[in-house]
Amino acid sequence: MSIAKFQGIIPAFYACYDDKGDISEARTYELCDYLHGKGVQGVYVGGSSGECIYQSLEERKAVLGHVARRLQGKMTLIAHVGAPSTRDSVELAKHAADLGYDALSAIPPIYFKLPDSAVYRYWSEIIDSTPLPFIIYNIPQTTGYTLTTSLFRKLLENPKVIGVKNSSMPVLDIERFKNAGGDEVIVFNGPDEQFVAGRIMGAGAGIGGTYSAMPELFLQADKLVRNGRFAEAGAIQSDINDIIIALCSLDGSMYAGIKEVLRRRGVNVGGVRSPLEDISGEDAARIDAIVRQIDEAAVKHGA
Ligand SMILES: CC(=O)N[C@@H]([C@@H](O)[C@H](O)[C@H](O)CO)[C@@H](O)CC(=O)C(=O)O
Repeated sequence: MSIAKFQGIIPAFYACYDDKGDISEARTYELCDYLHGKGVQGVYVGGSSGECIYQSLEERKAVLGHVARRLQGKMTLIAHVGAPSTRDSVELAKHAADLGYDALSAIPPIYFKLPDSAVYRYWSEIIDSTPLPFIIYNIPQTTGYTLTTSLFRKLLENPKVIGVKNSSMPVLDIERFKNAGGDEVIVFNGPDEQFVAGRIMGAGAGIGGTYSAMPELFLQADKLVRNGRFAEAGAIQSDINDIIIALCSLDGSMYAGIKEVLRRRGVNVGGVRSPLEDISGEDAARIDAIVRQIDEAAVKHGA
């Protein structure tokens, strides 16, 4: 299995709702077209940024279908199929395979604290349910489960496992997973705040929740890393971090803030689903400033 098609900038796709808060096919297409126009290499559909844990199985299937219909053949499509039960995850996995996705991915099982043996079985049953390549999703800060390098090695014995999307904060984890996997395995940088560091330490690509707000900056940082221009890439990262910190300082959730940034760019993907909080009246001026920050950084870095 070649990992070439998984390299580059892969935004975590946002949940797109209509004004009543239902999944919107038209708005999903809008976001697809916007990201395609920006030249990103792929999308990661139905993950944290996709608000997967607040959607029913049928809604998640619908989103996977809308994105596949709009973007198939235009970029790499990765379906996040993690759900509380193995049964639901397998159902989503089969659906994504039928739709022609390029790869599957899943968080570990959430809520109950399970032993490694159960987590291994959960991931293995998803992997065995389709012929698609599989990307493990390690995000301990939200799932409470930390992938160890020994379980990673064991999962890699299955040739369908092509890598890990690592969202834990230490860049060391990226280096350790890459060290364990070698050339055939791809590690995806998860924390956008350290994209450049992650790429330098072994990540072959990035999957991120803030990429949609500023795809130009991440595409430019990625290009600079590929060309060995690390100081310039680091300078972009610094401006990206100012923007992410501003997004995380809103009254509303970061996701609501990014959706508002997108709306200012002419892409209306609706709001966020409760219990995520929408932006407040005071956030409006802060978002104006964030949009300016993004535009200025793009000019400054020739992005
Ligand atoms: C906890 C979390 O949401 N992490 C994000 C980051 O992209 C994150 O939004 C960013 O680094 C800002 O903190 C991603 O790793 C998750 C992600 O890409 C997804 O599945 O949507």
